[in-house]
Amino acid sequence: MTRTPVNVTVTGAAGQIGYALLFRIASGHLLGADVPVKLRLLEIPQGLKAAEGTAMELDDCAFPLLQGIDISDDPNVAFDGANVALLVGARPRTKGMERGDLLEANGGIFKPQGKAINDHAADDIKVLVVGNPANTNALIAQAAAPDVPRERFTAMTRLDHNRALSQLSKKTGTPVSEIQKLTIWGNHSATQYPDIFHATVAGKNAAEVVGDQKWLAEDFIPTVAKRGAAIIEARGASSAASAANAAIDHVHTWVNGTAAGDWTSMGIPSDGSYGVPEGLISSFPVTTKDGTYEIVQGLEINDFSRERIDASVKELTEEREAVRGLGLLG
Ligand SMILES: NC(=O)C1=CN([C@@H]2O[C@H](COP(=O)(O)OP(=O)(O)OC[C@H]3O[C@@H](n4cnc5c(N)ncnc54)[C@H](O)[C@@H]3O)[C@@H](O)[C@H]2O)C=CC1
Ligand SMILES: O=C([O-])CC(=O)C(=O)O
Repeated sequence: MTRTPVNVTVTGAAGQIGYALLFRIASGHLLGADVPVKLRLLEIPQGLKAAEGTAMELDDCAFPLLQGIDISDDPNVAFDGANVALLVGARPRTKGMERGDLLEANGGIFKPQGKAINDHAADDIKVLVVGNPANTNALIAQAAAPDVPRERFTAMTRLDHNRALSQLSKKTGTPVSEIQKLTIWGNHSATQYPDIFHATVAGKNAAEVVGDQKWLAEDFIPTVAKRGAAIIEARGASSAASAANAAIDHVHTWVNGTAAGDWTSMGIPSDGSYGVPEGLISSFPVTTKDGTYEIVQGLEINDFSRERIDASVKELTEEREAVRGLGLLG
């Protein structure tokens, strides 16, 4: 193992997603079984002791690929030399908090983190924002990092993608491994649009295999879009292991590429494709290769899909206006 270790910074390292994520990064699932990693954990001061406990457990796993763990409450330290940054720590919505308050509180986190990434991360930095509202938090961090190519800031909709795969698999009785070309469009929120019109199930068009528009509109789409709330209701806590798994999938696919004939969903800065206003961080169908991604072009969007994509993009536009109004974009 002669490769230089990859520096992976994880924020919110002492939280529940952090706990599910760090062991998988250290065991090689994020970047590959032959890629050594150094972990940089960022927490707020109150979270440092718990992060130290997690670091002790990481030590106790004796992972051959793990070449060091640093813990800090200073973003300038935690992002120093970072090649991959997973921004998980965020301010959760609490009782009585308005959406504007939530956006402002998260601005206080993602703006300084974006600046620290701008000033200290490695030139090849790749950023995944998991902390909600993920798309708009990614936009805030990106705006604070003008020297970093803007396409390096992405938001996680892979959990939605995986949820959609699983629901479609159950409905059609087909293994997830035989389902391809599913798309999540828009925001990681209840307005997201999981699209099966271009998906294939064992090589056949998924919408035709399902043949049930009512199931699509009244069951599949709301089940996927509201799955986060359903997990909170059932578990008494929000998705953690599945969110960590999706973060691993997102970065692994970004770095290692999509399979031939398939694509994935990522929240990425829009180039104006499919009528999504330029610059919004919105989920698209993307292929990846050699650490870069491209939006899948030329898909026909029917009226059913158009209406739903537009509704989610409208919400993203409103979130962008709200954070712009708070002075978080410049
Ligand atoms: N995009 C997606 O699909 C999903 C996103 N999420 C979001 O991920 C976020 C994290 O979820 P959990 O781990 O369950 O939350 P958690 O509350 O268990 O952990 C969050 C951690 O972040 C830390 N933190 C807060 N501010 C920080 C800062 N400025 N710098 C560094 N660390 C900071 C906290 O001390 C805490 O340890 C939430 O915003 C949640 O809504 C969760 C599931 C899926
Ligand atoms: O709603 C939340 O806080 C968790 C979340 O994003 C999800 O499970 O999709």
